[in-house]
Amino acid sequence: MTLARSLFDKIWESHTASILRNGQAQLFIDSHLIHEVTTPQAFGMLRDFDLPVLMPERTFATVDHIVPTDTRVGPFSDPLAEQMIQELRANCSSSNIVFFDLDSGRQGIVHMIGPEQGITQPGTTIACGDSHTSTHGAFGAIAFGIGTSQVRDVLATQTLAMTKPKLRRIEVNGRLGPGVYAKDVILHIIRKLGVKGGVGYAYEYAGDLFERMSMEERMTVCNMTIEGGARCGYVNPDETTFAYLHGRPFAPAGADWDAAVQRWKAVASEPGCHYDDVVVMDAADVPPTVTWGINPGQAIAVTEEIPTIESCAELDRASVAEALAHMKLKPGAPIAGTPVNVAFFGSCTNARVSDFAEVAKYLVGHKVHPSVHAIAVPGSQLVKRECEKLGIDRIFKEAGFEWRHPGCSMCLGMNPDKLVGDQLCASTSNRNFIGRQGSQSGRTVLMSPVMVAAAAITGAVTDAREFFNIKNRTEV
Ligand SMILES: CC(C)[C@H](C(=O)O)[C@@H](O)C(=O)O
Ligand code: SF4
Repeated sequence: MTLARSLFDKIWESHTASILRNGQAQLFIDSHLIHEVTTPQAFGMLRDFDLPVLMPERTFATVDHIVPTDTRVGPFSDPLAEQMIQELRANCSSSNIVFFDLDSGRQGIVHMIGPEQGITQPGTTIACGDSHTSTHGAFGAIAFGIGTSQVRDVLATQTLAMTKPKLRRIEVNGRLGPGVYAKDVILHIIRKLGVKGGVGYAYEYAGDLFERMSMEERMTVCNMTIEGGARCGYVNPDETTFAYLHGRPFAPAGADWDAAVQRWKAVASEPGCHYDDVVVMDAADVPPTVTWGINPGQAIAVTEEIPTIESCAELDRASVAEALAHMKLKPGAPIAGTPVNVAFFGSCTNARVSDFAEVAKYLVGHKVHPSVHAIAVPGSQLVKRECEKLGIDRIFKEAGFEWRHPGCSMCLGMNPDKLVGDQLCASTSNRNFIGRQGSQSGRTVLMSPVMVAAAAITGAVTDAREFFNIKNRTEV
């Protein structure tokens, strides 16, 4: 009898090239995604050692963090940004690396282009010098963020020295309520398990909730795995996964497709396999969730009150006090009604066509509040084009959103899209750290796209279910 095995064990074992003397595995990396921020020094180190990129055909580049979203005409006004894109262009061209440059029609945030191009595939290992590489786990891959020296290692050897984490199954069953989305699910999980709860673990998201989810929803969940402390998290591949990948540029085609699907089916976790830990939750318990603090675990239901210092565990009080002071929020007051200055719709968490389409349904006939600056930033050029084909851009523009070019934008202040002073931003992104959106005193409240739309229109944190009268849940 063979022992039931998890997807994680199967991929880990099939990709272990050797066991190093320190006990770490030397893991083969199937696909290496790169962007302008974490690669210049890595390429520099390769040049110092006179080493080539070992497998350029497994390396894929895009430019996302530093690109302005209001214009595509270079050179960029920020000389550092201009230098970074030029350097990436030069490195890709001298190493024969596919680069989804601004004029490719396929540029976008790195975690958007992997799936869109069919580079992200089940059963593979994927690395990228970016923490939200966990996104790609939605396809049943082991995908994790790495640092610049590891980017160098992958460029030079296509392998990485890694310590095997433990495996936790997070099982969520049942149906979400109306107006509750994948973003709420992952914010709820992080709230319950803590931002450090996943340290040392890989997560398997299982249960009928994830099985019913679209690939876009699974990506939203896996994207924020890292915010809960786990470097990677995955959903077992199934028909939804295969249907998404079929016909994509880098996905297998013809007879190779059928063989690939057979392989992908066989990689899923088998019933009865070993988990080091199991957490079970009920989808019906997930509320529309918003953050009130300065890490993604400091979250509450939109119907709840901002915590008081006394109501928190002794151990958490210092960080709660710091969060309350930074956020300038009144302990004990309802979070709903908190004034919002900026609405940011974008990032690798929630800037896919399905996100824009879902919000467009509710935006029609509404106007952004006069005191709110609202921007909508598609995650990729493909998303932008598709939204424009469907007329979604018009709905956003008519409502008063600025419709921008793709990039990381206001998720992270590395480009001209930044908060000013202590502006409070209702954001579809994944991090609410101090200074994250480009202003040290800026304040970020994370929430789902539909909740951001409600905040943009009312000028305050608002329960979207009531505001838009959401009675039924549509699977996104
Ligand atoms: C700039 C980059 C290295 C960084 C990351 O690692 O995630 C960024 O994408 C982020 O979201 O904070
Ligand atoms: S959109 Fe935000 S989280 Fe995603 S890669 Fe860019 S900066 Fe990082």
